Amino acid sequence: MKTAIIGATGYGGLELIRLLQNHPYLEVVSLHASSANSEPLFRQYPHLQHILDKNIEDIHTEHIASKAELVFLATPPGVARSIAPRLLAHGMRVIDLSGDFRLRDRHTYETWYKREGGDELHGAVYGLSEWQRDAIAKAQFISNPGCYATATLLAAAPLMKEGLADSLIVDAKSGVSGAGKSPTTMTHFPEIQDNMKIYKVNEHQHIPEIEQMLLEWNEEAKPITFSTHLVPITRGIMVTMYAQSKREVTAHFLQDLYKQSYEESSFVRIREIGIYPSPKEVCGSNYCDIGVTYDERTGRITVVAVIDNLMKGAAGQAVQNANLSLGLDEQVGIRFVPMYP
Ligand SMILES: NC(=O)C1=CN([C@@H]2O[C@H](COP(=O)(O)OP(=O)(O)OC[C@H]3O[C@@H](n4cnc5c(N)ncnc54)[C@H](OP(=O)(O)O)[C@@H]3O)[C@@H](O)[C@H]2O)C=CC1
Ligand SMILES: CC(=O)N[C@@H](CCC(=O)OP(=O)(O)O)C(=O)O
Repeated sequence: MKTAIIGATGYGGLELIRLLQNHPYLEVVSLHASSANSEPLFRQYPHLQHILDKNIEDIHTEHIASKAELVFLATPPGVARSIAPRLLAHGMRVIDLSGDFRLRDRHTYETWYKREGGDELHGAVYGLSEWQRDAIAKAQFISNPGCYATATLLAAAPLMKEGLADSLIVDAKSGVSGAGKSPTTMTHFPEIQDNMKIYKVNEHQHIPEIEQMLLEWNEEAKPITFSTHLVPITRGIMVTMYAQSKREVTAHFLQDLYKQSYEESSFVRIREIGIYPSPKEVCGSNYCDIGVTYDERTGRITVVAVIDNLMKGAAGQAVQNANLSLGLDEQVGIRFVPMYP
């Protein structure tokens, strides 16, 4: 299927380019970003030399729709709100990696994103692949979850669905590529190397999309405590989640629950008891690895989930969703073994 990428010069867009080189059914026909450039993209990104000789074109939705049937939007917040409806009107299949269409409620969107919202979501399906397969299979428009939200929700789902917990405390950490390609004071090398920073405390824009999904799974779900930290790695997210268990359980019970919950999910791997995942173990892959245990002393459950923010947290899950919406095996083109070490 002929495919266009908008936002192709960003970290998410470049990862999509990498994945689609391997994809047997999705063919990249055009690349777009905020400024067109007649030079091939590999001049700016030499890692693409001998791989792709396309240049960056302007964003003319009619032109894009005349060449491609599927489009990935990997653009900063607010951009997809104006572009996606036009692409959808041309009958295109659209997958948006930004937060523009994840929230159902306009007021919630305006509160957390500090931007004016539209009246509706244009039928966007929230693309948490493992838990939304049927809806994604029927969707023309998919809103890819945020990177932190993906790891948090995959870690939380079995507990919430089983009614084992209704209140979560989430400590989340991200590598610097999660902030996109433009350097800031926060991400500048001398600021973050040998350092860690907590940010957006109680204000992170992924909080409402996580709570929206938790409430769908368990109507007793309470607001979450969610703290995000920037850490000096390039790729990777690690979420450590704590929940007071509603009843006494064991680590074995929890491990069985998680294994059963994800037995049909090739991209979610549950660690053996006492073994916890680290971001390097999923780097470059679409896996979400999870470790879970129970503290008999406190009655608390600890869940650890790791993903590569640019893969399962962005481009990888977007391709997984494209596969599901096209009726393909969800693993097509994205079955990479993690890079290690
Ligand atoms: N990085 C990550 O780990 C994740 C990112 N996301 C989301 O995906 C989206 C892309 O993120 P990321 O790749 O990191 O961002 P980057 O900042 O690295 O890249 C942004 C891309 O969008 C283009 N762009 C900027 N402004 C406009 C505009 N007004 N109209 C059209 N294109 C524009 C840029 O083009 P140009 O170079 O010409 O300015 C660039 O290609 C964001 O919404 C982000 O929140 C989601 C999950 C994880
Ligand atoms: C390290 C870092 O800065 N990460 C970004 C998350 C990127 C993302 O997924 O944001 P969207 O919701 O816009 O898609 C952040 O915390 O805002």
